[in-house]
Amino acid sequence: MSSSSSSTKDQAALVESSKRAAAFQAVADHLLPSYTRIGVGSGSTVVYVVEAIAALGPSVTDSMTFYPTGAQSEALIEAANLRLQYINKLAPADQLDVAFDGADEVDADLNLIKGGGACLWQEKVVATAARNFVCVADFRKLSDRLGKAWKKGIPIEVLPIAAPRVLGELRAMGARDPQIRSGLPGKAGALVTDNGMWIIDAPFAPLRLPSDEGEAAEGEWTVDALADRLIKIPGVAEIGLFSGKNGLEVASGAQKPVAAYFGMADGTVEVRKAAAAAS
Ligand SMILES: O=C[C@H](O)[C@H](O)[C@H](O)COP(=O)(O)O
Repeated sequence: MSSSSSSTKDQAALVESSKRAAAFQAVADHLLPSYTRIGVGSGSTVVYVVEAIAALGPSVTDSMTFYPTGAQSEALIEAANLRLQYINKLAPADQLDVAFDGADEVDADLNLIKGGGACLWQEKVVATAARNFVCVADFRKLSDRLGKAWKKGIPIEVLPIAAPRVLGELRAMGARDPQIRSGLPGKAGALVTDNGMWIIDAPFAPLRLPSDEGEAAEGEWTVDALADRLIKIPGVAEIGLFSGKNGLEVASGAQKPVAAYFGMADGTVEVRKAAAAAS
């Protein structure tokens, strides 16, 4: 084996062990035995979240019901013999106690890019139904501005018939070469989401935060302004920017996590916690 392929393997193993470490710590810190309704997100990191939950054993998990964010997490819940229920069965007045999910990038204010695995719409429904949304990731996702680490663009779920017009709007807003996500190698043509929609990946210049100093340069957006503009484009079903309030600032509907756990390359886990609203 060449030294470059063995170092690629070492890096992949390091990433997997860091995801797992973050998942086990997040579950230890945020899954209280008294909780009964748990959201389970999508992606490769969530696999370790489910492993950590299942490791608690039936004496803890038998009183819990698990709500998926799509076909992948549904299968994970079932494979772990955890009780499955769908978010449309949760009474509107009720909330999930906690929801765990991954992210593609996390900025200094805990805004997220999600949707690298095309599950963003149901993920946002489940995250905002939770009193405590907890993000689990590895060191590659840690960033100060969205768009610096995740260069593929903001995933945007769109009605297929509207896709060409949405692409036009995105270009006019400064997106750099937005593209309809391909289903290849598994499927010819556009990737189709669990909701029968398409995904457009729209790269923008790294997104500013309110605390950033200096004037915005031409084409630079703040996270909140861009999120507000994107969701208003006709034909856009949901966007992979999770922004606005966190669960300490509002009692329900928060898109931002109360905490984000990052498995680091040195084996430690770094935690970024949300700040409560200033009074
Ligand atoms: O659509 C996919 C989700 O938003 C994932 O949570 C996100 O892409 C992170 O996935 P992973 O844990 O595989 O990096």
